[in-house]
Amino acid sequence: MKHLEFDNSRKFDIVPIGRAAIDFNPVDINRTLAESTTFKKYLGGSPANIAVGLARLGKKVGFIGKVSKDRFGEFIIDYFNKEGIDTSQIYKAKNGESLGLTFTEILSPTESSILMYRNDIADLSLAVEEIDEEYIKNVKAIVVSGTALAKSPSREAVLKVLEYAKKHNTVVIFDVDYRAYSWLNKDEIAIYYSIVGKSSDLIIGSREEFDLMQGLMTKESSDEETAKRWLAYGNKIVVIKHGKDGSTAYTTDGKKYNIKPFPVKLLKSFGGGDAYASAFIYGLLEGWDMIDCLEFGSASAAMLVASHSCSEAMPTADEVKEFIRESKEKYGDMVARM
Ligand SMILES: Nc1ncnc2c1ncn2[C@@H]1O[C@H](COP(=O)(O)OP(=O)(O)OP(=O)(O)O)[C@@H](O)[C@H]1O
Ligand SMILES: O=C(O)C[C@@H](O)[C@H](O)C(=O)CO
Repeated sequence: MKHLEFDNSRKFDIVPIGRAAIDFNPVDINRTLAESTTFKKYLGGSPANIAVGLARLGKKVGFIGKVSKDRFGEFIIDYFNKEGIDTSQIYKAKNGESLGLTFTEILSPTESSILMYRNDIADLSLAVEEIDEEYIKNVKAIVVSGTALAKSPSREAVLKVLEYAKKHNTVVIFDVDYRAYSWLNKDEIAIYYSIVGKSSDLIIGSREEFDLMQGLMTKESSDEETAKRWLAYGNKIVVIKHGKDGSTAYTTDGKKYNIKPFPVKLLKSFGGGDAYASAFIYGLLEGWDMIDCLEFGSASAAMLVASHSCSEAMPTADEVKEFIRESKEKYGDMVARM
């Protein structure tokens, strides 16, 4: 059953909007960030990682965002160009704003943290006049990344994209994407997240992110109550992620679909979410059944938490399929299914 309808006549399959950043992941792992001395540079930023993920899966991908006017900004644009991602809607910062830098700490396979340098940041200076209606009209789906709502003018630019998407029946995917660093207070998080969540067609978020989004509506709610709330606002699918405990998709026909993580040799505990989102969205664009979309997302996520990067390691569709085949051969056909 198809839960989302896409206009397959459009030029682009998917266009994330939000930050592109650079990850510096330690090469000398299993020690604190202070002790690490050698780092590997990767493209980063959740929406940018998702763009890379979907491009690697063979989809036609664009990106709306703003980068620094320096070598780091050039790195992002060059990387996207190499991946075949359209960069026509990526703008250069005008007032010396910086590209986001993320320094990660891999204390152990299960203990990781990320330190984000985001002062005077380029991506949050994306302006309303930089949003092109014709571009949104030619996209099957946009991915709104929650952090892009953290500050003006990016906040208003995203809401303008949302208006154009609704006007032109462009599917709205809301990847809630909470990064505490960028927000002033929890009320603003709840206000702006819920504006988008009430207009989207699909919401993907962790339990914590949904709690933040509905913070002004209720003190707490179960996954079922959360899904019912956001489906009632018009979403066709609500996906609630629970890290190593897996994730669940809820759909308007009252059904729920659970998926477990694939067994994998963990290298780091971050980076799974962007691979999950890109592979799950790929399955939806392919018109797959819900459980197959979830399995594909879960498999890609497992591949990324077993990898050093959150972007460079994004797999092709054949690589994900091979990973699933090998996992089923080793652990049985129900390896990730409940
Ligand atoms: N230890 C693990 N082993 C296998 N798969 C995992 C593990 N941890 C996470 N995953 C996979 O990654 C998916 C997303 O992870 P999580 O729920 O932590 O999202 P997230 O917080 O958005 O991730 P990120 O760290 O990228 O921000 C999970 O649903 C699961 O499929
Ligand atoms: O989303 C961020 O800005 C951090 C990313 O750069 C990093 O790749 C990560 O943690 C992805 O989940």
